[in-house]
Amino acid sequence: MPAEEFVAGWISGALGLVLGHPFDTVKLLGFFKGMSFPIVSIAVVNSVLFGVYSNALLALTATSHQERRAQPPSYTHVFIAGCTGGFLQAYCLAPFDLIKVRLQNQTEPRAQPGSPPPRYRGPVHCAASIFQAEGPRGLFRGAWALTLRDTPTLGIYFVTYEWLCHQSTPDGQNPSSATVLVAGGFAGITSWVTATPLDVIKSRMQMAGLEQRAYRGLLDCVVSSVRQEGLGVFFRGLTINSARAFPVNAVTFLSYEYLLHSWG
Ligand SMILES: C[N+](C)(C)CCCC[C@H](N)C(=O)O
Repeated sequence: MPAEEFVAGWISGALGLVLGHPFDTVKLLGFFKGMSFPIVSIAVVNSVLFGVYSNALLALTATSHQERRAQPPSYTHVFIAGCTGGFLQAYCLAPFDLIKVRLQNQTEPRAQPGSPPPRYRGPVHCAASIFQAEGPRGLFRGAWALTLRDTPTLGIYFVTYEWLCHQSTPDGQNPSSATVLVAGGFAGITSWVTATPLDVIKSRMQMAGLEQRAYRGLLDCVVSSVRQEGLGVFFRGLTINSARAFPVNAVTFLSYEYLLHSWG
C-alpha cells in the first residue's frame, strides 16, 4: 500500500491548517487559542483522508498517483474514493473535533484570582473529563452527524478539484501550481458550502452534553433548530467557512501535489 500519500496528506493538511486556524476561531474569541492541538489532530485526519482516497483510487482503477495524469480516473471513481476517504476520516476526526468545539466554545476570560477555574484546562484535560463524565462513547458525541457531513462532501471535494484541474490542463500534463491553488481553493469552498448545514447540526450535538438542552438524536436537533430559528440556521457560518476554505485547501492541495511530485 503506497504510504507517501498518507505522509503528504499529513504535511499538507498541517500547512493548510496553520493558515485556517484564525478563521476557525474568529467565530469566537481568541485567535490562536489551541494551535498545537489541531496540528496533532490534522496529522491523523488529513493523512487518513488523502491516504485512503488515493489507495481507494488505486483499488478502483489500478493506477498509482503518478499514472493518473496520463490515465485519469472517471469522476464516479473519484467520487467513490473521496466518499470512502471522507467516511473513514470522519471517525478519526470525531473525538478531536468534539474537543475542539468544546474548547473553542469556552470563551470565559482567563481566570482572575478567586474566580472559578475553566471547565476544561486544555485538550487532554477536556478528553479526560468527557471520558470520565460520559464514558468512551461520550468522545464520539456528534460522530454520526460528522460522518453524514463529511462522506458526500469529501466526494464533492475531490471531484471539484479533479474537474477544475482537468479544465485548465492539456491532456496528460500535470496541472500548473496556479491551477492547483485555484482548483484546491474552489474544491474547499464547494465542499464547505455543501457541508455547512450538517456542520451546524453537528456542532450543536457536540455541545449538547454541556448545555441544558438535550437532543434525542440528529433529526430532533434538525427539527428543533429549524423550529426555533428558521431555515437560516443551516447557513450559520457559511461566509466564514468559505473564506477559510479557499486558502486552507489551496495550500493543502499545492503542498500535497508538490510533495508527491518531488518524491517521484
Ligand atoms: C468536508 N468538509 C467540508 C467538512 C471538510 C473538508 C476538509 C478539508 C480541509 N481539511 C479543511 O479543513 O477545509
